[in-house]
Amino acid sequence: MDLDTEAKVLGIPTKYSISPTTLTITTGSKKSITVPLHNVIAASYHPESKLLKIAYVIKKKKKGPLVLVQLDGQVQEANANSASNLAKTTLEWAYKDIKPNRRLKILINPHGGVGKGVALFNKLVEPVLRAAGCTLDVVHTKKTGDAYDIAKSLPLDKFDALLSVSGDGLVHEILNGFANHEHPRKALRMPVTPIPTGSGNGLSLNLLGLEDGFDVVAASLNAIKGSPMHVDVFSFTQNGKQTISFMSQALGLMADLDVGTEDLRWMGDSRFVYGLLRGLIKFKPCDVELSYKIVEKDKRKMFENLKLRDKTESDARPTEPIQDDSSTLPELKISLDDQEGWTTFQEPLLYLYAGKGPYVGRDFMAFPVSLPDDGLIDIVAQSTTNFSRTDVLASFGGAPRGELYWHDSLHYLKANAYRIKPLSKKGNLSIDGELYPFDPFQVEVLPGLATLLSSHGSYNAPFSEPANKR
Ligand SMILES: Nc1ncnc2c1ncn2[C@@H]1O[C@H](COP(=O)(O)OP(=O)(O)OP(=O)(O)O)[C@@H](O)[C@H]1O
Repeated sequence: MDLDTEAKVLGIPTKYSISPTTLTITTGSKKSITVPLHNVIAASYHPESKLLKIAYVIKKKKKGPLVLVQLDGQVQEANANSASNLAKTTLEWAYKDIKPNRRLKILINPHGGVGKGVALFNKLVEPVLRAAGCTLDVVHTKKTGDAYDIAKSLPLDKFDALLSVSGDGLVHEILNGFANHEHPRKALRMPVTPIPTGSGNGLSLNLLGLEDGFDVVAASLNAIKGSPMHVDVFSFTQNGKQTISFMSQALGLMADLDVGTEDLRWMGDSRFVYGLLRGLIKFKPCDVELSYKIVEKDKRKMFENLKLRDKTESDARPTEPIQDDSSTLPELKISLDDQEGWTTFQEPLLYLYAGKGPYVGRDFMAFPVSLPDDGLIDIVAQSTTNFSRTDVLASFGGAPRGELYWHDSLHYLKANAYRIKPLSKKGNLSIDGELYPFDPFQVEVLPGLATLLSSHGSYNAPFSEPANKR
């Protein structure tokens, strides 16, 4: 069934037509614009004023950011019924299986990234959320720990999602706040979604893809229309304390990139590349003992698994939250003194990177075969054996596409758990981009515990094999 109507926008006769997946608008003699219904965020007909109001987000340039368009059309009496029907049906189809008018808790870190969080929110994000009829409860964080405290005591029934306007650091705090909530499991079912205004926006890249990962309007659309996606997180235990890590743990060169470049924040994203070059000049091996409970290390198998997943995309997977009202976090399965089934990595390491979500930055797809909910952690152990500085530099050319994966000196494996014992006193350890003590630790996967919003049902990070590996 298709539906049509007509109205005058700024005095110009405009035709509207919808199909179950698109809205087509033709203004005067201009070329028609076709908008996917996923991008339509509001549609209403107001009989008193005879206004047909439609709001959507669209790219004005092919590779440009999404922009908000709000069309108010004056409807003639003769078209009142068709306009009313069109508005009603558009809204129904545009929000199929999605609750409209979400109630959003929004945390903004005014100092995230280059300090534009508040301005970007006011100018680009808020108008889109308001146009979609969302209710907003906005808090500006004043210091580290605020987001943790707010998440820890969040009244869960009052909100449909929590938006983190900053980088990955704020999400880390929020998830840890939830983990320490009075009802941690229920709290971790609250969908969290990033609005990328930090300097490290890995999570946003993973959810929205490389093209839209830094687009705050695309992120706002995801906040309005994304479906809850359950993701594994990690329990990180160090010095008797348990922390939730949702993205990555880095040691050696990769940690130096994350935490050794804070002074270069003004450079935005490029500070990672600069840090990489600085780290390469030092080429310092990372003096730790790494052991893991391995599940898979065959790169081809892991690659094929990913492709299989791409084929059986979202529809086949449940979107309903797992019902579990236990008031505590799941118990850890692997004790700190467990000795069975561990393998120790034998080669000298340049860096260790472990985590979930393909992109750790725009320039680096560190975990190309990562899946949101396979119950496993991806571990990258870059050996210095048969690997030189020039190799690193050359291989980083393909880093945005995950090409390092295929390099023989890069050991890539999936595990349920791993542990690290530092063998020297000094070194950097970064957990989700934040500095932690360089002390022994153990990591275990907590399957499907946290919830994000996604319109793809998985990560949006295409990974293919280079021609010479096919
Ligand atoms: N008002 C504030 N002033 C200073 N720091 C804050 C404030 N609010 C939050 N923070 C802290 O700032 C840190 C960095 O946040 P986040 O990672 O989101 O942004 P970022 O710019 O990407 O940072 P990074 O460069 O560390 O990745 C977080 O640890 C957060 O707790």
